[in-house]
Amino acid sequence: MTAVPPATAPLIAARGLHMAYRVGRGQMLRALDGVSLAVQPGEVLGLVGESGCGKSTLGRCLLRLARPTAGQVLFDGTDITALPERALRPLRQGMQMVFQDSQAALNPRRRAGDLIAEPLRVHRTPDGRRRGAAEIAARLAELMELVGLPQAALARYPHEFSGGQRQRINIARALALSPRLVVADEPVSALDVSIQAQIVNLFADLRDRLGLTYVFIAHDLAVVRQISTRVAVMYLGAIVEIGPADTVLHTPAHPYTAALLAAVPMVAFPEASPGATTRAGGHAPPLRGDVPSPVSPPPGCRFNTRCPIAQDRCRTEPPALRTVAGRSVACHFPLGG
Ligand SMILES: Nc1ncnc2c1ncn2[C@@H]1O[C@H](COP(=O)(O)OP(=O)(O)OP(=O)(O)O)[C@@H](O)[C@H]1O
Repeated sequence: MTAVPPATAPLIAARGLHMAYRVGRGQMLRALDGVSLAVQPGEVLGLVGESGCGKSTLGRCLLRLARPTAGQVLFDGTDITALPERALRPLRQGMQMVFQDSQAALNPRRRAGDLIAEPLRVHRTPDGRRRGAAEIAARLAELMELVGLPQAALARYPHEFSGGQRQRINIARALALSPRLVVADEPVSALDVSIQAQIVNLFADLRDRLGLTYVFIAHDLAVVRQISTRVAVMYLGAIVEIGPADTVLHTPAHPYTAALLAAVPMVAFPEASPGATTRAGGHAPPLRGDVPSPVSPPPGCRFNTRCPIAQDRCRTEPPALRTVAGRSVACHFPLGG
């Protein structure tokens, strides 16, 4: 999926987001260190990076499930950063999250129908009414059709479903109140590979049918390639590269993006390179070493300790995000630049 909708006002935007956790002995862990981005209606922003780089924290801050230490989050133009819960409540219906662990997200003692109906019972309609039983039943039927499950599934308990079916139940529940924005946090990582593609296709289909906007978090670049219109690459709490999915994934400018891609054979992206097994990272060497601690990130460019082309300047001067060949990249020496 590559079509990028025309520029309009962003549905969700982050401005200079910081999230610091106190981790004992006066030390602060900087999970987000100045993240800015904007997602237009209808876009699918894929968020990638190694474990611990801040993807989930960013997703939670965007939906105000966590309150950032500094910076702003705007949902459809409204600053929701410090909005009291009461004022946030009606807006919450417009933004939902789908989590990785479909089992943990569902109460095992309740039937699928009850689980999906819960938000419909808890929240009033936009015009302030409580929904009646018939209205809820009609909506449940609609939701089952949308996520591709038979109506009979409404009477079953979570353990009676496969992992993929359970994720469909989670998606139905997230869609119950007709959100405009869905943050999906590793929604297919726990599923068998054969099922992953079906669920990613379902996300794509729902985006087309309902005009949804996604922030799609995944460490698997093949999954991100399949669904994203744009891609943001995170490293140690910051975005190091962001731009159109094709541009970032086929001609990466940041050595970190190239290294991530070098680990993924292009055969995983058949439409990009039919029959080939070359790698989009070109000849980038694989990543060495671990991600440094976000409690004491390296000075200069935060990737310099693992970067194969780092120079003296990279060890002292943090690179700002700047536009290079159709994307933004935070690197003093971008590839192909
Ligand atoms: N409540 C918390 N208290 C302290 N540190 C936290 C907390 N939540 C997250 N962190 C730390 O913040 C950093 C970013 O975590 P986050 O879960 O956002 O990363 P991630 O990229 O989503 O990783 P993963 O794919 O493993 O979930 C990590 O170093 C993590 O240990």
